Amino acid sequence: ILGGREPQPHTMPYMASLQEDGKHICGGFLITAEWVLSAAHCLEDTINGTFQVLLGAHSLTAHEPHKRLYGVRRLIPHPGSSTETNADDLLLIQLAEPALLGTDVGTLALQEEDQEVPAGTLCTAAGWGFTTNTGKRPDKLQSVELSIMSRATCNRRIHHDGEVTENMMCTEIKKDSRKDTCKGDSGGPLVCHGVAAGVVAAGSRVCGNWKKPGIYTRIPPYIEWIRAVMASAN
Ligand SMILES: NCc1cccc(NC(=O)c2cccc3[nH]c(C(N)=O)cc23)c1
Repeated sequence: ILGGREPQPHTMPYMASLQEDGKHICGGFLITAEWVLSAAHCLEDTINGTFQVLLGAHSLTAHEPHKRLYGVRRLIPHPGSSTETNADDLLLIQLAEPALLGTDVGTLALQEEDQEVPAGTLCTAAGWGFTTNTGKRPDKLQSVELSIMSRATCNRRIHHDGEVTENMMCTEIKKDSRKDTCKGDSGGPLVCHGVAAGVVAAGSRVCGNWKKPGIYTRIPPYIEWIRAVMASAN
């Protein structure tokens, strides 16, 4: 998260840290007691190590009463996801056991109605991703308020030049603020009006560059897929 701040600890009890061999690789968020939603691109640079999901955390390293690492039973990337594009960049993670829900661990509701979040709407993203373009990693969760950019503007040649489909949405980067998501924030939620409207995509790889607005996978178009996967697996 670039240009953000440290939120009050445990005020985002749905936030998850997807870890491989004990190292934070991506964000994610709890949607039911045993399912976490994240981004398929998060599996790209992995070495088939041991995956775990950290819940109830504010600091990645400090002891916190309700912080707990969960094993992963299944990793289910969306069948349409690929390394080549941002399409269908979603990953469902089934925990080895249902998470213990409490004050520091809770679920986040998904946006169900398939309607665009209006341009200019202020939404919130959070994560343990880079806080600088040079790759500074925070220990404590960061959050940032981002303004929605219309798809038409986001698809202009100077920005993402027609790459943003109706299954994606964008947040603007005001020239001086540099507020943006970055590497390690992928998979985290874009929360608008208290529900998850989008999932952070790696998008253009660069961070904090006003020419490359952040790209997010919209959730409404995928509600059926999410429900089907959760209903089938056991
Ligand atoms: N806001 C858009 C956004 C949102 C989430 C993730 C990213 N980017 C990356 O996942 C990424 C991937 C590989 C090398 C990288 N180097 C850097 C960098 N800034 O040095 C980022 C990356 C960008």
